[in-house]
Amino acid sequence: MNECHEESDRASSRLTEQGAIAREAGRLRTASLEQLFEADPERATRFTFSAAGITLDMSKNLIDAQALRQLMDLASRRQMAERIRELIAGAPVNNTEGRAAAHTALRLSEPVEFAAMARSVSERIDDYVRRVHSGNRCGYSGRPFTRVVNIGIGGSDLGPKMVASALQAHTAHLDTRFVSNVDGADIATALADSDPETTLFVLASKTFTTQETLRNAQTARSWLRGAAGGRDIDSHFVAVTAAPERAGEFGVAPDQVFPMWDWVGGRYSFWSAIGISIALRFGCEAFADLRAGAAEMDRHFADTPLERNLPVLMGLLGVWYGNFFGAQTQAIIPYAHNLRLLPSYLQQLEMESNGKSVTRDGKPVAGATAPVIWGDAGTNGQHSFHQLLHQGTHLIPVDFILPLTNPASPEGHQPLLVANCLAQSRSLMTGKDLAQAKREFIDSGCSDAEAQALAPAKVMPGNRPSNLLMMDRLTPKTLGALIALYEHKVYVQSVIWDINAFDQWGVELGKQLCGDVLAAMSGDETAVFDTSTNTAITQYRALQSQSENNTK
Ligand SMILES: O=P(O)(O)OC[C@H]1O[C@](O)(CO)[C@@H](O)[C@@H]1O
Repeated sequence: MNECHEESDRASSRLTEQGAIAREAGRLRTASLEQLFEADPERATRFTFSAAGITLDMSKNLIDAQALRQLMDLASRRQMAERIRELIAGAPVNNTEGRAAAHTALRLSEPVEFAAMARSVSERIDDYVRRVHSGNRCGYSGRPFTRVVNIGIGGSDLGPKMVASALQAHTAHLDTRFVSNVDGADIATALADSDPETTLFVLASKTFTTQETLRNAQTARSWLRGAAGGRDIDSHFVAVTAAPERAGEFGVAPDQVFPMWDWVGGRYSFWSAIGISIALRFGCEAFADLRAGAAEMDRHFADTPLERNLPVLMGLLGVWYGNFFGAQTQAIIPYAHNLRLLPSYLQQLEMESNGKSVTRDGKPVAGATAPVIWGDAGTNGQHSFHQLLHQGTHLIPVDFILPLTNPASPEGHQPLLVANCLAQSRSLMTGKDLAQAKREFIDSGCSDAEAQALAPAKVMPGNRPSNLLMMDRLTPKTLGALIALYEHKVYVQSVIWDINAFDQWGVELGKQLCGDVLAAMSGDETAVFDTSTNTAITQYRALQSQSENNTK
């Protein structure tokens, strides 16, 4: 068969398969979720699945067994089981960079060659962290370290920062701060209440070329040098990188450089040495438990039939809403204050991984790929954006994440938190009809005519889909499992869309241009960009020389 025929056969088989799923979506678009529950008393059980301490109740989705079968068929046609095997086996799934995405090897003992590298670094980390905790490794004045400032951005920041916040209730050996932004306000804030004698800096950068991180690292070093008055500050700097030679050039002592490898993507990296600030703060056992929870989810992903496989189910639901219901965004609403950074962590994980427009072989994708990920902690969101979830014009699937208990919570708080979460997912589903809305206006003293006119404002259409992801408690293990679940969900979707989830070429152009703009900003010649950029540069230069003149 020639290439042209193959291409058109592929296209027509996609159209047929999408036609079948689109028909199911058309049928369920007008279905009533409440009626689906009434028609099937087993619905909640039928659509609830558990693994690694996480329970996914997906019964409040616009889905039924027939539609799910179609989605499962789609997954099978995309050889999902084989693709999962490839990922876990360390095959070069990142085709544009010709390498594996073997983050699971940081948690599992396979594939052996990757897992062995991970183990040897993890042993070095354990040894180093224990020496810091015992006071054996200390600052230039001999005082033990009390604070870690992690300097990194993107995957070298969001993961450790999210975990530090999520496990806040855990005993902390050291205090942590995270500096990512090149805006000097970020590092200035972190340094303002830090004691140079007892502050340890972790320079986290896979490439060790990221401008923001290097600028912040230089500022941290100048700050320390200023305070140390000639004493040796080497013990204050740890580097985590896949380019140890660059960390060496920066001046980090070789025994304080912890390697990672090109087979670990930045946004999948906090399980590697990038997570050293987690171990420094909560201890090596907590860091190991985090990985153990993820490993449990990895094994579930690798070994469970697609029909009961949590990441597969969640991935397919995302495809269902994004490609067949036109949903453009996905809300993440953790009902746990300590998980408030999860939405921004997932923004990088999902949007940098699957925000792509071409397939693995360079063809335009057939439809929408990653949705816009957003959200905030419940109950805060209820008093801001939930209005739009309930009555706005967009269909927005929601993931409610709910640790059922929290021993650290003062009396009376947790029941209220849980009740709010369940009430939100239920009210998104049931909505409020016109008759009820009208009754409420009449009960509040309106005439029938007034109530008739005002009632539509109170109508809530309902049938708005949500997942409920529950765990008994938020622990290092359940957190690890939850993050691995989302990582694998992202992979499942990339397989369905036939895109590479592990590159991020879209971020490169801005980085390159920044160098050119920076050069133009410090030069005297007219900038050579568009008039908008040129004007802003001229304005910057004028203000800059004005402030230089003022300080003379
Ligand atoms: O760890 P590095 O190399 O400093 O990169 C930081 C981040 O920058 C990115 O390359 C995107 O700009 C992310 O993928 C990565 O997590």
